[in-house]
Amino acid sequence: MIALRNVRKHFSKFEAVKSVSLTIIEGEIHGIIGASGAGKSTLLRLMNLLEAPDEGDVEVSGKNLTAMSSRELREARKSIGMIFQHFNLAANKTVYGNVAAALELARYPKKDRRERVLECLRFVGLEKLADQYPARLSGGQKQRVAIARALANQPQVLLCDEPASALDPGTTADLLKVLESINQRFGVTIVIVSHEMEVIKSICQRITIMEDGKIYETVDRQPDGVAVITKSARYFADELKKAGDPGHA
Ligand SMILES: Nc1ncnc2c1ncn2[C@@H]1O[C@H](COP(=O)(O)OP(=O)(O)OP(=O)(O)O)[C@@H](O)[C@H]1O
Repeated sequence: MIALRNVRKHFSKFEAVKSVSLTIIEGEIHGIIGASGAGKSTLLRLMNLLEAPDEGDVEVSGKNLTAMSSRELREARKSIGMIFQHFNLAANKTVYGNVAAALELARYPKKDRRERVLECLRFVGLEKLADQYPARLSGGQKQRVAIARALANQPQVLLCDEPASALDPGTTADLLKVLESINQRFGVTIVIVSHEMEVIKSICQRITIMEDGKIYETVDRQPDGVAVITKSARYFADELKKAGDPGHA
């Protein structure tokens, strides 16, 4: 599905990714974990050529992205969606407008755009907020808009760069369930970069561990599943009262 072959990336004299080869299997949820600065985000951004490698090849669905003209690359990128830690929504566009912009950019047939936007917003449960601007949304809602936008062109691959890092645990669990259902219902291959072990363990079937710009190991495992996190006031109150009650020495 995605094959990185001996890819390297420098920033000035600093080598952020050091001759890495990695295959992402079609239909899997693949995690990339490692310490800050290990090169995770750079490796992810090499997969859709947001970062061009200094050396090596990037192949997605049998097509060598590194050998493409910018027109061909634009076309190939339609099959690769991406979401980011800080959502990267256009502040001057409504929820509807943000998703529609992705279709416009990909020259999706005009007459079908409205239905497609609404279909994507329905999938992430935000149809009712179509006319809102991002500033009025919570972090979890913003990330759902970003997902709807990334799904609009029916990608085969979804790249997720720290998608949950700006979210609370309950909202993170909701987001992970959405990603899981995108994988199961539409067969979309997902690559998710995170420094949070819980995120990676919950939904990833294979995990690549990075250190110092290199792959340390790739591990296969049965995902733990997404933990149910209750957000009720009762839960918070009960948890707080459990430990260290000062009234009962
Ligand atoms: N555009 C850039 N210009 C200069 N240096 C960069 C650039 N992007 C990344 N780097 C450097 O490359 C190294 C790897 O960065 P990268 O963001 O890939 O790491 P990471 O593992 O994702 O870390 P984090 O979890 O902190 O985001 C870091 O030292 C970073 O400072």
